Amino acid sequence: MSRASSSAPSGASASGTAASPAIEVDALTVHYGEVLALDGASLAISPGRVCGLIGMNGSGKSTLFKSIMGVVRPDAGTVRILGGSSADARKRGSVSYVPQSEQVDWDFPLSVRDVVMTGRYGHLGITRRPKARDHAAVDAALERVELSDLAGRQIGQLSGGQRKRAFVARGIAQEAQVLLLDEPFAGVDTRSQATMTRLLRELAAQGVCILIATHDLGSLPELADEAVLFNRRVLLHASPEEIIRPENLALAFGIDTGKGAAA
Ligand SMILES: Nc1ncnc2c1ncn2[C@@H]1O[C@H](COP(=O)(O)OP(=O)(O)OP(=O)(O)O)[C@@H](O)[C@H]1O
Repeated sequence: MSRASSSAPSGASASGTAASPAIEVDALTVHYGEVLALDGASLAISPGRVCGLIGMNGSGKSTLFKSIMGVVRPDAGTVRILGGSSADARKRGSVSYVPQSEQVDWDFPLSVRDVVMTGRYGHLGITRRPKARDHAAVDAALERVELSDLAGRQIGQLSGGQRKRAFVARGIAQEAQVLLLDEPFAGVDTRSQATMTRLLRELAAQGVCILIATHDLGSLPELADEAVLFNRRVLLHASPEEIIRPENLALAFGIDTGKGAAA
């Protein structure tokens, strides 16, 4: 266990050897005007690991994701993705972000297939026209998230859980090595959550690094290899079982819930 540490509880890769971090955040500080959203946040996650991000509403989780993506500029601190800058990772298509549902314009006239194809933009040549291999990658990604039947539907006409799966499919089509998911299970039924969890575990087994904000503490051990308690910075980075101990949850939520998995 590492309290306020920037290193994973086990930094070993799937092959058992120590790997350089896929995500490395060092001493990030972010203000929105007077609001201090991140206060020296440091975190490192290795390839092939699923890391749960646990914190109260307003604790800075979305700000952390946006800072990792490079869309929020920090006042201080650094972000490295696969050893390079956020901008490089975005340009190469090696990082993919599944935002909270409220942050997406669902009226946008794009089909599910179009949304998933946006993941291929970094792979298109100078003609910017999708080729057979891009269509094949989109088909395969849609199949993996079980949305092939709904590929032609406008994205806003999907259910909440299906929309989240469409965005995960975009990351798969993109062949992203780092996936950031902001509460993908909010409003999702148990079966869809189980399907998504299985899929994320498969992606991690292929070496993808996944940082996932979730309020579902009961499912954390099944979902994640490691987790962090977060309140503007990392309070505790440990195994999921350690994180959901009541005395540790009290660190992030300010109350002792008395029962680890149901806070
Ligand atoms: N654009 C903004 N302008 C001003 N304040 C902001 C802005 N975005 C977020 N904040 C504030 O920054 C803090 C962190 O917000 P953030 O959205 O990162 O938290 P969060 O942990 O993702 O919350 P939630 O679990 O509710 O999604 C909050 O106090 C929030 O009100």
